Amino acid sequence: MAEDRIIPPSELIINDDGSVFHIHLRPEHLRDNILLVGDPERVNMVASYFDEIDYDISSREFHAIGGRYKGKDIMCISHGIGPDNIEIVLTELDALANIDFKTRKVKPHHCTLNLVRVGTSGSLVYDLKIGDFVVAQKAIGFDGILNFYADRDKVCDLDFEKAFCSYVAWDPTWAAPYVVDADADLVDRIGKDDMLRGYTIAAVGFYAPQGREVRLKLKDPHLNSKIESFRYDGRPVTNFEMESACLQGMARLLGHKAMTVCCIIAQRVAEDVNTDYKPFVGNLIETVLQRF
Ligand SMILES: O=P(O)(O)O[C@H]1O[C@H](CO)[C@@H](O)[C@H]1O
Ligand SMILES: O=c1cc[nH]c(=O)[nH]1
Repeated sequence: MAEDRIIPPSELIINDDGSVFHIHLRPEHLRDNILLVGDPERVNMVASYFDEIDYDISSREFHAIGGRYKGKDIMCISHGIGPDNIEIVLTELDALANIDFKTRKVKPHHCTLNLVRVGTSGSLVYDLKIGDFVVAQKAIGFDGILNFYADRDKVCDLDFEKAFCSYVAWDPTWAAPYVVDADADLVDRIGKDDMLRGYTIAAVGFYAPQGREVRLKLKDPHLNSKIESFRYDGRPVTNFEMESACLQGMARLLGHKAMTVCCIIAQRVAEDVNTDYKPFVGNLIETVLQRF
């Protein structure tokens, strides 16, 4: 994109108070180190570990708190449920970092953000139990969002996509899956040697798109068992959540570093769940903050 392009007000919407449209933050609210969580209430849990708080802003499902953790500037923002929300959050955080709101032009010097999503997830393998943590080393997006962006092929693992679609006999009426790696440096830093590196599916819904039947039947009732027996480089798909692929894909396209780490709250193979999962998520948040 030409650096001298003036981005029209209808394409990047800036509110009267100088904040960006949905997340309602102004450029001075941005921090380079950003924790992302689905649940707006989880932002309070993250901020309970902060030593100082600079701001607390809420708009729709987007709740942001900025402050300091052990002397380090940091912010946490919620994105709600679903990959479509992550596309909004990433685009608007990047705009705060890399677009001059007065001239509406891309700034000459790129600012790189470190983005770590801490989420909850359903396990697809027996030995990944409730309470375990798994890093989305590769995120498999079932939502199709990245396919709308030029250059999506440059940031995706095309070989994995081909092998996966062929193995599970992907239905052509579904959006084409895209597969994006997490940032390797962030994964080393946050995952150290005690968090499992997995292949995570970012589903486009919670029920049928993750193989759940409540009252409605699945179009392909065998999809989950095919996913469970699929191997890439000898490794299985480990878990379901909903935002890792769009996060990692948008971050790569925009020149940021991103990863997702999830706490398992549902065991899909053993058909088990823990609704009292918040203490486990609290442990994960504290670990991530210490390593950020
Ligand atoms: O716990 P969070 O971060 O919301 O993550 C997971 O939980 C939600 C579904 O219950 C989806 O957003 C999924 O990605
Ligand atoms: O099974 C699960 C649990 C949490 N989040 C998901 O998306 N799926």
